[in-house]
Amino acid sequence: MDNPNYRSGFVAIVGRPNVGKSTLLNRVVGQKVAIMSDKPQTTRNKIQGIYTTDDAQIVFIDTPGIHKPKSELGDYMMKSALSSLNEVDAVIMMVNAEQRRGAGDNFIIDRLKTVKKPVYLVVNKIDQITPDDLLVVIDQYKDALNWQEVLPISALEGNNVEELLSELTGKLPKGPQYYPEDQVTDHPERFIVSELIREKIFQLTRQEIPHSVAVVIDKMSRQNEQKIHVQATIIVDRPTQKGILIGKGGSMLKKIGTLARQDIENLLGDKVYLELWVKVVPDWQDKSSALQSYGYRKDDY
Ligand SMILES: Nc1nc2c(ncn2[C@@H]2O[C@H](COP(=O)(O)OP(=O)(O)OP(=O)(O)O)[C@@H](O)[C@H]2O)c(=O)[nH]1
Repeated sequence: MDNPNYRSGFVAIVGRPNVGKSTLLNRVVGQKVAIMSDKPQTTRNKIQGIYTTDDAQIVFIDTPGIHKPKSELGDYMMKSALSSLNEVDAVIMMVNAEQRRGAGDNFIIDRLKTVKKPVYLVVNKIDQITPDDLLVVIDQYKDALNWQEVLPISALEGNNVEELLSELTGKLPKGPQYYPEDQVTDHPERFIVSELIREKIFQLTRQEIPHSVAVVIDKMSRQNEQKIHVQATIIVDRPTQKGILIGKGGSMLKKIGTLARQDIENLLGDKVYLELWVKVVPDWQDKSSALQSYGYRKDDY
């Protein structure tokens, strides 16, 4: 690195499901790398977004929503979220300005008490509330932890996001540029592709399909000069869910495929032939071996 004052480091984002962690990550890196949806708990793996300037590089870790585990998958998500907090230079705890401080927030705050790194309270979705209401929200949190700083933002509209970035940059140690400047994530494209497909399933099926859906990319290879062939299997745990996903005469699967294909083409910068299959694996969430073969590797945390 030519610049001896270059700063770099890792920042974890934690918070209850649905507070807007993925939205912030996407805004910061300016490309769709983390799945966004208005249903809670859609982010299952650690996704890194990388923000690079001439003076600094911040590698963001988007953690799964921390919550009390209900199944083995929940337990995995929880451990994954907590373990990342010990390896970073700063932590952002994000809360939703529209919600009152609740048991879920307290659960996270309790865990943050042991973190030695600077912890920022970021109050998101301020575009939805009045300045007076914002003061009330901040009041609920201000003494809960020794915050490095309290920052109100709107991840969706961008308010105060620059300020947050410059504040974080100031806290990073001097260090190398870990990743090339045009790289925004270190996740394999396969993972992002499967997240994009899952996102469409949630958008289109709403309440009908619960979170017990996994998407496995079986194949991703160049079909010819013009096209990349992506073959993916959607795993559900009940035959009724399979029926809903396929839809009448295959209509639902077709809709999911069309929307996902457009996003995958944008990501890969090439035409895509997307082939989707649906498979029933009863109780896959509680089976360790199934979890591992679907990509939730225990040695990841
Ligand atoms: N009005 C408003 N909506 C927002 C803002 N940030 C996020 N949202 C919305 O809140 C919903 C949840 O956002 P996500 O970014 O998926 O939340 P998340 O915290 O990553 O959720 P999990 O993956 O479940 O942990 C989406 O519908 C977003 O569009 C904001 O600043 N203002």
